[in-house]
Amino acid sequence: MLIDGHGRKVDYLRVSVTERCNFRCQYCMPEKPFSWVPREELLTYEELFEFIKVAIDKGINKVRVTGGEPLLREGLENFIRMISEYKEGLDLALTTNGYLLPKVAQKLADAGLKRINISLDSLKEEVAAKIAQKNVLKTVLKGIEAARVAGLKIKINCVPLKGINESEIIDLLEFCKERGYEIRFIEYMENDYASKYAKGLDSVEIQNIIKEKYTFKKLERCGTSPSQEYELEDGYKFGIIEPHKDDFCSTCNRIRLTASGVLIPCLYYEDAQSIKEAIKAKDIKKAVEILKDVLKNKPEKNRWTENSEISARAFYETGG
Ligand SMILES: Nc1nc2c(ncn2[C@@H]2O[C@H](COP(=O)(O)OP(=O)(O)OP(=O)(O)O)[C@@H](O)[C@H]2O)c(=O)[nH]1
Ligand SMILES: C[S@@+](CC[C@H](N)C(=O)[O-])C[C@H]1O[C@@H](n2cnc3c(N)ncnc32)[C@H](O)[C@@H]1O
Ligand code: SF4
Ligand code: SF4
Repeated sequence: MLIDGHGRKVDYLRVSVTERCNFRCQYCMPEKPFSWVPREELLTYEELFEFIKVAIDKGINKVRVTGGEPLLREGLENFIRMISEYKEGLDLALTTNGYLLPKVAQKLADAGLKRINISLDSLKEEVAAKIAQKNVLKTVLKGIEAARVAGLKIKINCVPLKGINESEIIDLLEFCKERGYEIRFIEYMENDYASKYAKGLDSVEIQNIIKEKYTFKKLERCGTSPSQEYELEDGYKFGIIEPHKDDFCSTCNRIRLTASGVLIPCLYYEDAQSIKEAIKAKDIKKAVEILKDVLKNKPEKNRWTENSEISARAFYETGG
């Protein structure tokens, strides 16, 4: 079992397989970075898998593959298959912008993927294009449909932005409700890489918009997710992720690994340690030592409320 320095059980590993992306979302990567990490500096799928195997052996039972845009990395379905075949019953999921799903959703399901979280910020072509800085909506909708047909369990992630997609919160909720997908609205997290014009809606503002049409109740927090669940009168559940709070940190169960082998103990902090050299040298024992050290020093909670610092690490690097 993996236990961190605050006695929390860590059983969720988020693995970012690339920082590259085919979208330029205003809240994440509005401009192409000056340079990408060169391919030869990334861990290969086999190397990432060496670490994932030992992490699973030590108690990880949920693995999420993310990015950048994970589907841009060639052969992702093979990586998914390696992980899914390693342990039956593993909660294996993917977070994606959905653009490449029409081609690969079935392959991913065949490889053993069960769940998929897809970002969808607007149902209007011009608004989606304004946020992603590319004409994406039709293809993303086809991608969501392909995931449904392939039998993947779907959640939708949406970042409401002032003056951009805030008027669509109800439409997006209803789009998901009609199809049986859970939607989670995510409070925009300020960061050094986002457009300086991006301004998010907070949880209360999001709830007030939904209240204009629906009555809902807040559910007891259960489990380890940062998402606060709400239930409409007809039983449909939606979530709001309020990263500026820290009440979910006391049950934090997660650790992040980037494509270049950096183990990140908390989304909020800069501190991290690299396992790249250990993995490249096939020194798994050393990688596990580093993992244990990272866990020992995992922060108790974020400090958004205390000092409202903005994140200096790009979301496309950490994988969200
Ligand atoms: N503050 C904070 N936010 C998080 C954390 N994990 C996820 N989030 C936020 O939730 C967003 C969506 O996460 P997803 O990639 O869909 O994964 P998830 O919420 O763990 O998904 P499920 O396994 O379906 O619960 C991320 O982009 C972050 O904004 C966390 O540890 N801390
Ligand atoms: C970094 S993306 C990576 C996976 C994939 N490209 C996607 O967009 O789903 C993971 C999640 O982070 C969220 N995200 C990115 N930047 C964010 C920000 N500044 N504030 C809140 N959420 C953010 C996205 O909405 C997405 O749901
Ligand atoms: S949120 Fe996802 S799709 Fe948008 S720029 Fe970031 S990594 Fe790309
Ligand atoms: S902010 Fe840090 S401590 Fe809190 S849930 Fe996220 S990763 Fe865990």
